[in-house]
Amino acid sequence: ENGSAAAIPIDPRFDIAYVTPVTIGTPPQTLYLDFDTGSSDLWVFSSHTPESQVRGQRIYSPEKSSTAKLLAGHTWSILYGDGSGSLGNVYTDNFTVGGVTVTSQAVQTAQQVSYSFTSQSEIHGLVGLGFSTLNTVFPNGQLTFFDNAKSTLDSPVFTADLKWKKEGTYDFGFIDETKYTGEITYLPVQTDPGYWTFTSSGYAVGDGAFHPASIVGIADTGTSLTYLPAEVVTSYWGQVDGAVDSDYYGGYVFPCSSKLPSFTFGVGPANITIPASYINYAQITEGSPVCFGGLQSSSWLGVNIWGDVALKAAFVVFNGANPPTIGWAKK
Ligand SMILES: CN(C)c1ccc(C(=O)NN)cc1
Repeated sequence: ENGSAAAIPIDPRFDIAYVTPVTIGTPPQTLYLDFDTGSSDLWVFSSHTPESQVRGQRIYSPEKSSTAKLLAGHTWSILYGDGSGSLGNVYTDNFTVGGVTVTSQAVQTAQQVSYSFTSQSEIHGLVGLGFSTLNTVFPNGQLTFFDNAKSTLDSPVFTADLKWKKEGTYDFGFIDETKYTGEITYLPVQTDPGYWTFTSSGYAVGDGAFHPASIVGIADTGTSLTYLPAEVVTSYWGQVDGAVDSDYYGGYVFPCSSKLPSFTFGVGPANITIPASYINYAQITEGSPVCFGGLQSSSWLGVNIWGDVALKAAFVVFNGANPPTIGWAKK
């Protein structure tokens, strides 16, 4: 059975993250989760999360679900690239998103969450859509929702149609031709260690010349911004009056009144252009004349990340066939 679900920005001012409604258990408990191609744990705020760490999030209570089963002796603990993290134990239960149901999905209940999760009341947990090899459950790693659902889908794919300051969609099992223009360009995916890793064929700043390059990076719906090699972001921000790489603010900032160029990245023989408006990410604080860039250096990360700032400029196909591939189309 195929499915489709909304990807809703959690903040109307800037696209920090997107959440998608899911139901867990019997009777169904509805939570809004962050679908994250950059990780592979499905975890939720729960009745096991200390009250001091819950601030408005909806929680999953396995003790109120007649279909919940404790996965005895199993625990999990995850650390994300931004230093946030969570840990806890594991149940299996019915899990439905957009009409696609997996019975006996591993649902990881949080017994600890870091402050950046506590502080974001609109995110009630994550649904990892990376490869199951990255799942942190010990002693036996668990399958992602997509890996569990794959065999029931018409096609082993899901697509991301994220939008700038608007609601987009995740589709499961089919490719909606009305959501993109032109052709989809498919690229090989390196599945080791478990991210959707692909190689971009280069970049251009604004209307400037295209620079052929091999930029290896991950497609990560769970990361807000896009992090690329220093030489790429230096050439981009070099075109913006007053832009500086600020230690104080932790990245490239610029005068909000500056005119930004677009940014184009190569996908095989094709390319995707990120409009300047997407790169004018947010004011440092409400009303500030200083703005934070949506394109930042990956130098300190050790990996290039094509996050939401890039993904929302395209229609992206995550093809879970063997071998997996990733498809990019304009829209
Ligand atoms: C604190 N929150 C909501 C996070 C959500 C997702 C991630 C992440 O690295 N996903 N790939 C980090 C942090």
